[in-house]
Amino acid sequence: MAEHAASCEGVVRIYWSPGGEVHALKGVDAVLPAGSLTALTGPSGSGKTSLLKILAAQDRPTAGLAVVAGEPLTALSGRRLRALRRRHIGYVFARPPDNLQPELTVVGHLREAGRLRGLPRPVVRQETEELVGLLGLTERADHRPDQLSGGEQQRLAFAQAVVGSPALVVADEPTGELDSATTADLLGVVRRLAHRGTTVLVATHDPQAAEVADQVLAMRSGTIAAEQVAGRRLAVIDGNGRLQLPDEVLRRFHTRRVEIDVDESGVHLREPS
Ligand SMILES: Nc1ncnc2c1ncn2[C@@H]1O[C@H](COP(=O)(O)OP(=O)(O)OP(=O)(O)O)[C@@H](O)[C@H]1O
Repeated sequence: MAEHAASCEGVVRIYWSPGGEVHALKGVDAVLPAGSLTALTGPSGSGKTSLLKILAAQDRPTAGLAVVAGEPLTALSGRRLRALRRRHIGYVFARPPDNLQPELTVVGHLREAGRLRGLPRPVVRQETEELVGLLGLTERADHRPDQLSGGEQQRLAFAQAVVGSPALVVADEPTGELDSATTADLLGVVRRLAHRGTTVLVATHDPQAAEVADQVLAMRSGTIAAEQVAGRRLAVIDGNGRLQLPDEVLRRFHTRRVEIDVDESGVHLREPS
């Protein structure tokens, strides 16, 4: 398995609308290690969905490089992009009904997902059995979506997305419609699915998601401002040496100018005297 399931470098996305240009992504660098769960956080409008769509190969960046499963998405033709999406990318929407088909049972969804990915039947059968058990839905294997709770529906949506071990599953606010206990439950399942070998990227406003994630990427105004790994929050320096200071630090620099001192103990930022 590749060390990184997906990455992007200098990704820019500009939308052209009647009101003018919207610079939604302004040079995003990010790496998603294989088999990890990453939470993408940030205020509304900071660019989370724009980045998800690019990594899910549903949209192309205006500039920059995005790579999934070793393939540079930006260089692929429409046909190869669709093939990569079918085999290597899963997408989970915020609303449970958008992810599922009313006439299919739990098992039916997983089998259909395997068929769409082009997996051999015995593999699909084995994966279906394993995933139904992992989801805790053995008793509900023959139930249709309207016979499942919202949390069960989202668990099924993630399971369907990981059938065939695609390189990457992206989810946009998948816990948005769930209460706190159901959210915790779903996140536990998502983490188990990720550690089974599929890399998962979840855009979320939910602090619980950030708590269970292996890494957190915090967006601000179209860039990744900070990254949290193993409980440590690190500011991100972009390819041009730009660093976003946390808000509480930024407030101290009224003139937006800073003196930088370097000595043996480290690098110090001081307000100009
Ligand atoms: N198709 C579009 N045309 C024009 N502007 C767009 C388009 N899609 C998004 N934007 C703008 O791009 C910026 C980033 O939007 P995006 O949806 O990526 O943010 P977000 O962090 O996902 O927000 P939210 O948390 O509200 O979903 C916003 O200013 C948004 O209004």
